[in-house]
Amino acid sequence: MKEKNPWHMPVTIIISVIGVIAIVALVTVAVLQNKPLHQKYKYGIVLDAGSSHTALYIYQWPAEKDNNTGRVEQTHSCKVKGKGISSYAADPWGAGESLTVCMQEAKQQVPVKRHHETPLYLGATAGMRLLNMENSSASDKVFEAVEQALQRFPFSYQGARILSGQEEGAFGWVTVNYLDDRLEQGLETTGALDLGGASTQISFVSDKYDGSESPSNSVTFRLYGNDYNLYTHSFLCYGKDQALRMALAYQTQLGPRTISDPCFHQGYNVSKEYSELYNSPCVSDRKPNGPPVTFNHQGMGNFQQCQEVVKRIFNLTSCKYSQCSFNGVFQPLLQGPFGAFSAYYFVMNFLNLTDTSTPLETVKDKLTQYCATSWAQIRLEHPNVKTKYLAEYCFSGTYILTLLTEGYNFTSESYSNINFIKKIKGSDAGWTLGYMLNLTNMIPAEAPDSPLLPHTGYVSIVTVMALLLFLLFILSLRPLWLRCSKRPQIV
Ligand SMILES: Nc1nc2c(ncn2[C@@H]2O[C@H](COP(=O)(O)OP(=O)(O)OP(=O)(O)O)[C@@H](O)[C@H]2O)c(=O)[nH]1
Repeated sequence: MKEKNPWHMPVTIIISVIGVIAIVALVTVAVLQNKPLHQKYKYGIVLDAGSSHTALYIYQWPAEKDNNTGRVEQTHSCKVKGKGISSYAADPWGAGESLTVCMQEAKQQVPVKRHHETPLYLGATAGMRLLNMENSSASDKVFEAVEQALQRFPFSYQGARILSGQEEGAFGWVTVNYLDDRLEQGLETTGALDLGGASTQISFVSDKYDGSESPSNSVTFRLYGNDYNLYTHSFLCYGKDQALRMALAYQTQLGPRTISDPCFHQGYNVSKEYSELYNSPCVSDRKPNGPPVTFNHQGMGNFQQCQEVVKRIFNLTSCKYSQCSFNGVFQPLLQGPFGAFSAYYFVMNFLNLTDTSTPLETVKDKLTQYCATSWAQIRLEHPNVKTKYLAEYCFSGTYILTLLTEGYNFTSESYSNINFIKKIKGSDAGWTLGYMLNLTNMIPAEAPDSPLLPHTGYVSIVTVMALLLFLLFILSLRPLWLRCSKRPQIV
C-alpha cells in the first residue's frame, strides 16, 4: 500500500498552477506598468564662441523627463578649427564659414527627426566683449555672418549674443554644481574658477556674503527649492592670453629691441611685432611711442622673477570695500571647495600639478625647476605639443599660481580645496550647460514631486507581497492536504 503525495492530486496541481500564473501576471504587470518608457532623447546645441576658439557641445536628456533633475548630459563636442570668431573682424563671412564643419557634425549626431525641435544657441565671451568695446560695428557684422551661417542648418536657432562676464561666471557655477548633483540634493556647493583666454571668472557661495556689499557681484537663484546668493566676478583682460600681453607690455614700455623675459625658457628667442602685441584694448593705451617694428623676445627662465613681472599686472593695494581680490574688486572670504577648469586644467595638467594636496612651496619648487629648463630640452621632451602652448607653460603656470594666491587670496590651506577639472561625469566643465539649462527652464525653482518609491523598490515590494499571498494561499489549503493524507489510497 502506498500513500499518494497530495501534490499529485489534480485539484492541488490546478490550484498551484493558477497561483504561479497569478504571481507571474502580478509581477509582470508591476514591471511593465512602471518601467520607464522606451528612452527617447531630446537634444540641445550650444556654441561657445570664446576668444581663442569656438567649441560646439551637444546635450541630450530623456524626452519624458524634460523638467526633471540631473539628467542632461553632453554627448558630443567639436572644436572649431582656427581662431575665435572675434579674430574675423576683417572677414566676417569667414567667422560664419568656420562653424560649418562642426555644424555638419551636429547634423549627423542629432537624429534627423529631432533636428527641427533641437534648440541651437551661440554665446560669445571675452573675445567678442573686447571687439565690441573696440569696434561695435565690426562685432555686429561678425554676428550677422554667424547668424546667417547657423540659420542654414535645420535646428531651432535661438540666437547668438555676447554673454556678460557675470553670466559667464554664474552659468559656469551652475554647470559644475548641476553635474555634481549638488543643486538637486541641496548640498554645499562648489565654487567655480574659470580661466579663459581673455577673461577669468570666480564664483562661489559664501555665508558671509548677502549681496549688500558690492551688489553688482551678486546673482541670486532659486533652484530645486533652495535659494542661493552667489558671489561672482569676471576680470576682463585677465584670461591667460591677455594677461601675457599685459606682462609683455610692462616689459616693453620703453619700446626696446630686445626683452629678456623671465617667464620664457632660456634659449627661446623669437622676433615679434609691436603692432601685433599692442593690438588689444587690454594694452593698447600703453603702446610705447614710436617703437621699432619688431622686438626680440628672449627667454631667461626664472620663476621668481617671472612672478615679480606677473604681480605687476595686479593692483593689490587699492580697496574701498571690507576686503578685495585685486584691482579694487570686492571679494568675500573664500569658502568651500572649488572646481578650476578651462586653462586652469590645461596648464596644471601639463605641468603635473593637479594634485592640490602638494604643498604650495613644493608647487613653487617644481615651477622653478620647470621654468629653468632650457627651451631646447623642453622641445626635446615634448615633441608633439603645439609650440605656442609649450612656450607659454612657464608663464601660464606662474600666472595661475599668482592669480590664485596673490589675486584671489588662496592660502596654503585653502589651495588644497581646489580641484583642477576638465570634465564632470563626461560633460565638460564650462558655462555652456548652465546656459542651456537656464534657457530651456530645465532646472525647476521648486523641488519636483518625487514618486514615493523608486521603480525597483516598487517591483520588489509587489514581488514580496505576491509571494506572501501565495504562501498564505497554500497554507489555507492545509486542511485539504490533511484530509487527503488521512484517506490513504491503494495503488
Ligand atoms: N595647453 C592648452 N591650452 C589650451 C587648450 N585649449 C585651449 N587652450 C588655451 O587655454 C585658454 C583658455 O581656453 P578656453 O577656455 O577655450 O578660453 P576661451 O573660451 O577661448 O576664452 P574666453 O573668451 O576668455 O572665455 C586659451 O589661452 C587657449 O588658447 C589645450 O588643449 N591645451
